[in-house]
Amino acid sequence: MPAGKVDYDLTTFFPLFSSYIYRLCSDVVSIQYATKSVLCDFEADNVVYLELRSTPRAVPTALPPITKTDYVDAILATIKAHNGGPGPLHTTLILSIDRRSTLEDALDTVDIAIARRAQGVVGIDLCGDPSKGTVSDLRPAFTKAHTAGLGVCVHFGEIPSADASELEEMLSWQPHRIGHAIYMPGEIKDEVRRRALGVELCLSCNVHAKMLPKGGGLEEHHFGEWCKDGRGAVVALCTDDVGVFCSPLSQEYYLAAKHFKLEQGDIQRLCEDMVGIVFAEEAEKDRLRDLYLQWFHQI
Ligand SMILES: CNc1ncnc2c1ncn2[C@@H]1O[C@H](COP(=O)(O)O)[C@@H](O)[C@H]1O
Repeated sequence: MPAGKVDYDLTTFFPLFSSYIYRLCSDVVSIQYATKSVLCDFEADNVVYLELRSTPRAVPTALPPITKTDYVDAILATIKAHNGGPGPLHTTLILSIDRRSTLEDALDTVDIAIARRAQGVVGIDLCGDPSKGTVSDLRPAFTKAHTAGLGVCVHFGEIPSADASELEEMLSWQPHRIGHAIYMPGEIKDEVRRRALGVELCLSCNVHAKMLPKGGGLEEHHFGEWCKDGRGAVVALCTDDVGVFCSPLSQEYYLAAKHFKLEQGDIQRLCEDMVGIVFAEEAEKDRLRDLYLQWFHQI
């Protein structure tokens, strides 16, 4: 995306996927090309742990036709090849369910996730246009994912809402992490703290897509509120869509440090605390803790 074109709002952002990106990534070669390019970009940015998300999509018009499982396998094969390479980046995959999905489609995605755990699927996510869909229809899919031991995360509180019923519904799925978390009434915030949930925050995305109250800028971002909250919730600084918002993870850290006056110790704590909420085995968490120790000792 050209750097001057990142001024979306939520009405222009979501059609980008359905109108353009999905049409471009419509065969195995292009899915693998896009995946590899994303992995190389994260690696070049010195990222060492990545949970990539994608919405499994059948492409019946492809030659040969692609099933949802083919789509997932194409990404997993690319991840496997990259994980086997010399670099320190370790990647796993979260399968997203679009809010407009039918329950049948959502359950199918959960079944694929369960069947591909050994190949690197670690979780299930709820994504998509927050003004669309009735999330309660999808509850059995998320309950099934949770029961199967998959990580569960949900895009949460992206737009203002007249009441908290949708947020309460999603919290009843017992998610491990919530994403964006912009519009939350006080009692929902307290529950997020009480459960010590992971809160995935995306600075550039929320500012460029004008998602903050009154189209607020970085200074108004709720990262400031959560990062030093210290009442249980664990913040993870994330990128949302690097290609769309033109901001790699290193830039998000830079922006956080600059606008919220983080000292080196704050950044170290941010990284180390985040290890507690990633969907990874203990050995991987130990690797990350060791890497952070090495890095922060060098500085
Ligand atoms: C404001 N941020 C966001 N909020 C909600 N959903 C988002 C999103 N950013 C992206 N997506 C959702 O993630 C999918 C990306 O394409 P794939 O999964 O590879 O297919 C899209 O479905 C998009 O709706």
